[in-house]
Parts: sequence; C-alpha cells; structure tokens
Amino acid sequence: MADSAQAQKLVYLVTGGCGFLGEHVVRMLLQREPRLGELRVFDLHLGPWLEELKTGPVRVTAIQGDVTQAHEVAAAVAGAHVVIHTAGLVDVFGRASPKTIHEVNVQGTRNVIEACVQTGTRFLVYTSSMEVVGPNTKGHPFYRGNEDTPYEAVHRHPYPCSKALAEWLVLEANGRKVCGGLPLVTCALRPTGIYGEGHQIMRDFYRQGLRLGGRLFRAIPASVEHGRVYVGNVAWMHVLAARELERRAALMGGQVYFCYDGSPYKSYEDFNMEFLGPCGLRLVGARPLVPYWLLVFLAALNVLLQWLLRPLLLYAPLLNPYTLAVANTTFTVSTDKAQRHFGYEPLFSWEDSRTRTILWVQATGGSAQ
Ligand SMILES: NC(=O)c1ccc[n+]([C@@H]2O[C@H](COP(=O)([O-])OP(=O)(O)OC[C@H]3O[C@@H](n4cnc5c(N)ncnc54)[C@H](O)[C@@H]3O)[C@@H](O)[C@H]2O)c1
Ligand SMILES: C[C@@H](CO)CCC[C@@H](C)[C@H]1CC[C@H]2[C@@H]3[C@H](O)C=C4C[C@@H](O)CC[C@]4(C)[C@H]3CC[C@]12C
Repeated sequence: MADSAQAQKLVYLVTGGCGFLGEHVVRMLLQREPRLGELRVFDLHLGPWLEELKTGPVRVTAIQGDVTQAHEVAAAVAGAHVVIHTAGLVDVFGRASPKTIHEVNVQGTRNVIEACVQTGTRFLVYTSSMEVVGPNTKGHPFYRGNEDTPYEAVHRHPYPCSKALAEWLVLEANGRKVCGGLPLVTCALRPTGIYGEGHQIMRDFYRQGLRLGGRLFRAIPASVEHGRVYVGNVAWMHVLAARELERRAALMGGQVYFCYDGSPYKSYEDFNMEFLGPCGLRLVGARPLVPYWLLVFLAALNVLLQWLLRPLLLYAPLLNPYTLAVANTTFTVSTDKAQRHFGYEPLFSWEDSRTRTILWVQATGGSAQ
C-alpha cells in the first residue's frame, strides 16, 4: 500500500471466503472498499454465488484451495496487499478429528503467515474467536469484559485450543520482515457467537422448533448471558481493520480486538427467540425444564454414543459437555477498543441486524438452501 498512490488499486485475499462469515466479508469488501482492485476468494468449497460477483467492476478471482497445502496458499497470496484469513474448521460437535482441526486451524494459519513472509504481503487480519479467552473449563463467568479483563483461559477442547494457538502465531508474526524487507503487520479479531444471514445453527433450531409443533424448550437459565454479534458488523470490522492496518500499524500491529455491536445481552436461547419468535416459535418455560444434572448426563451420554457409533455413522448432536458448558457460562464483552484504535462503529443497528436475520430465517428456514 504505497503512500504515493491514493488511487492505487489493492489486491485482497479472503481465505474461507465462501463460509458464513467469509461471504459477508467478500460482499462487504465489494461494497465498502473503494481501493479494491482485485478480490481473491480462496476456499476449499467455492459457492455458486461467486459467479454473479464476477460481472462487477472489481476483478473477482475464485480460487479453490486448501489452507493446509502451503504451495496452494503461497500461490494465492502472491501479489496480494492484504490477507483476511477467516478459513477455519469450526467444529465443537466432534465431527472432525482433533488432528484435522489442528491441521486446518493451526497449520493452515502458519501457511498463511509463511506465504505472506515469502511473497511480501504486509497486512494480515486473522479471524480469531472469543473462545481463545473462554468460557474456560471451570465455568468462570466473563461478564461484559474487555480485551484487558483478567481471565483464566484454560482450553482442552481441540477447537478453542487450535484458535488460541493460531491467534498466538498471528500476533507473534507481527513485525517479521517480509520479502522486500518491510515488516508484517497483523491483528486478530475475536467474534463472540456470530448470528445473521447464513447462520446454520439458527436455522437448525428453527427447523427443530417447527418439528416440535412451534415450540422450543428452555434448557439454560435466562440469567446466563451469551455474547452475540451480527455477521454484517463482524464483516465490517474486518474490512475496516484491514483498511487501517497500514496507517495505524504502530497502534494496531499485534493487537487483539473483540468484535462487538449493539446486540443485547441475553441467554443463548432468549437471544435466538428474538428471531425465531417472529418466525412463529415459542420458548416454553420461564426456567429450564430439565434439571442441569440431567443435561450433564445427556451430554455425557452423547459423547459415549458418538464413540460407540463412530464405526457405523457420525453421531454429532448439538449437546455435548463442551457446548453445554459454553451455553451455560456467562461470556459477554463490553469494549470500545476497536473504536479507539481504528474508528470502528457498527454499520448495522440492532434493529437492522434483527430484521435482516428474521427475513433470512423466514426465507430459508423451511427450505433446503
Ligand atoms: N460462527 C461463529 O460464531 C464464529 C465465532 C467466532 C469466530 N469464528 C471464526 O470465524 C471463521 C469463519 O467461521 P464461520 O462461522 O464462517 O465458519 P464456516 O464453516 O461457515 O466458514 C469457514 C470456511 O472455511 C473454509 N475452509 C475450511 N477448511 C478449509 C481449508 N482446509 N482450506 C480452505 N478453506 C477451508 C470452509 O469451506 C468455509 O467456507 C472461523 O475461523 C471461525 O473460527 C466463528
Ligand atoms: C444446550 C442447548 C440447549 O438449547 C444449547 C446448545 C447450544 C450450543 C450448540 C451453542 C451455544 C453457544 C454456541 C457457540 C458460541 O456461540 C460461540 C462459538 C464460537 C465460535 O468460534 C464457534 C462457534 C461457537 C463455539 C458456538 C457453537 C454452538 C454453541 C456451543
């Protein structure tokens, strides 16, 4: 990003650009990044919707590739000014092995960093996760904390372990000399639970509610707050961070930022009802309908069943000891660090975010899309 050229057109690479968040980042860049000259979308599985983007003024290059393959990553990164690395294996249900999660999330990130160093790409924004911090295995609440709030981060599950390690690699790489001798500038964004158009778990809950005659049953106390953030705002924060990394390298380099917006603090289930309610579902029970010990038992039973059935089929229900602990432990953020460091303000109000999500659930909830 040479200072000579205000008008210089930039090449961006988005890894995982066809995922839930990645697609929003891609669309946001096309709408809101005036200096965009070429957009490379790198993913293991390319979405058909990319075709429609190729007719616009910005060159959109779809690259089918695997972040675990260093040569594929290097080829995609070569010549890019900025990399937004969202690709990851998001699995807290035991679908993939710990080894695969590590390969994609940790080795994949290492490959992205090395590709930047080798090819001379200077700006890297990494999509981390709140789970790098917590909830921890002890169930300690993180109540409206910020990036400096002390918290005992203890990870055992492969997914948060991999995100924590990958984030550390990204932050550690800040300042490394890339090909050409200039320093690499990196930062990591930590979304809480993302919701919005394309959120598969939300749609699964909707379908489950329809199957149960329009009802969902409360399992988690309403007092447990779970942090949520709208996907459009997470995408916007990525675009803004990527844009500002050069100008504010000294301030932003090596920093972490929670992703936040005006979404209300609620329990996981009550928050989902903000969308599923207007779609005709009802959450039954002011208090959990099953005792907590029974949920713990069912979660453990699911682990056993998963293990027993593995030779025959993949049994990966939503409820397991890890997801129960995450849903049942308060974890919310309250911070303005991104605003102070790079001028982030949510692009979508809570009302907009809610309406957009409801429309999406209504449009696709019953279909196979
Ligand atoms: N969904 C959330 O609530 C949430 C919250 C915090 C952080 N995150 C992080 O955001 C990022 C995106 O998550 P998402 O929810 O959009 O998940 P997603 O599964 O919808 O998207 C991930 C994308 O990465 C791609 N991918 C996976 N393995 C790959 C590989 N080996 N090579 C290339 N591409 C690969 C997938 O094909 C997919 O398109 C992840 O890094 C995740 O850890 C997600
Ligand atoms: C006990 C059930 C009763 O209804 C509810 C189980 C819900 C869980 C499946 C989800 C509760 C919290 C979710 C996680 C959270 O929002 C943040 C995440 C971080 C991100 O990096 C990946 C996804 C996730 C782990 C997300 C996954 C689903 C939950 C555990």
